[in-house]
Amino acid sequence: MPIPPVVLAPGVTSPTDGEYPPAVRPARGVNNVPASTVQVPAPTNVVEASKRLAAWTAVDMHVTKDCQVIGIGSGSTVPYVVERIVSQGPEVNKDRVFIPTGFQSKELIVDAHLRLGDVDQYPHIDVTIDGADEVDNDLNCIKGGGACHLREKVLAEAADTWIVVADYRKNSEVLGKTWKQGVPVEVAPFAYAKVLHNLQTLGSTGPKLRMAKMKAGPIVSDNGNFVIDAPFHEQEMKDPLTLLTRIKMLTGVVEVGLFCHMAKAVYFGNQDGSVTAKHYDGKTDQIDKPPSPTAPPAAFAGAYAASSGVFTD
Ligand SMILES: O=C(CO)[C@H](O)[C@H](O)COP(=O)(O)O
Repeated sequence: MPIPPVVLAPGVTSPTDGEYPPAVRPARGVNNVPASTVQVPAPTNVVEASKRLAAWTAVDMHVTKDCQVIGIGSGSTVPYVVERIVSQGPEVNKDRVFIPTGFQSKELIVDAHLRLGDVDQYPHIDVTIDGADEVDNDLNCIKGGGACHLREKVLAEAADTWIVVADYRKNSEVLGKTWKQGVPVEVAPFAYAKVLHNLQTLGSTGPKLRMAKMKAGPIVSDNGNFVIDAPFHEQEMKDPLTLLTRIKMLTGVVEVGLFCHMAKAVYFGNQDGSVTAKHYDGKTDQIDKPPSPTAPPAAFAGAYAASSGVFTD
């Protein structure tokens, strides 16, 4: 059967003519695209407000002028990260490249008219900022609530600096205290039943294949894999690196949502409007005057001075 000719809108030429129509959603710096407006709804509750405080503070501290390749994580806290980066202004953003950890963050980057790249072009990232489902006192994290943990870990490892942003509910002493559904384990689809069985052998208490909400059957990750949620007793969760190693050795496992000894700092937004910053060296900062949600900087002005709450060059 012959393929029917493509019907083109008036004035649009076919790619076969050697001329391509302009990109539908071009990046900044391409075709003089005007500055984007990132449409992140203003927080309407304390949890959302604390996510934004954490995200804004982390951006102000770590996304400095010299950061050119920036990894963008997944989840509901990350849109505030992109919002704050955009507020640094078009001049500083026009030459930057942003690497997503999945479909959601790719859309965030494109919608913000930031330049999209991939980790195969940029295996060396200056800074990646991501969310987490729970963080313990040693900055070990459970991640993968959004089933993005394979790409998230690749972008965390590729980054000179990996920073986590979260609301106060994620700040925990031991993993598994608040995140009860288990450790997310991405598996090759054909191996899921065997991995479920093996996770039980490792001591998991009722591992479950994660099912989709609006689709019959399991959720499928951005990589075409399934995800198992595997709860473990507190004893195992107290040593997440050993648990990670044991789960990762199971054939059929693609990646485990335990991120151990990777974060340089974790920023928690608190209910009282402060931010707690926990650092890899065990230090903790209490930032009582984080960036004002009502007064974002008009343009990028350098590092955030935690003590005074002002931006300096
Ligand atoms: O790991 C993730 C996705 O795989 C997210 O970063 C994690 O689920 C945190 O999300 P949120 O910011 O919505 O709490």
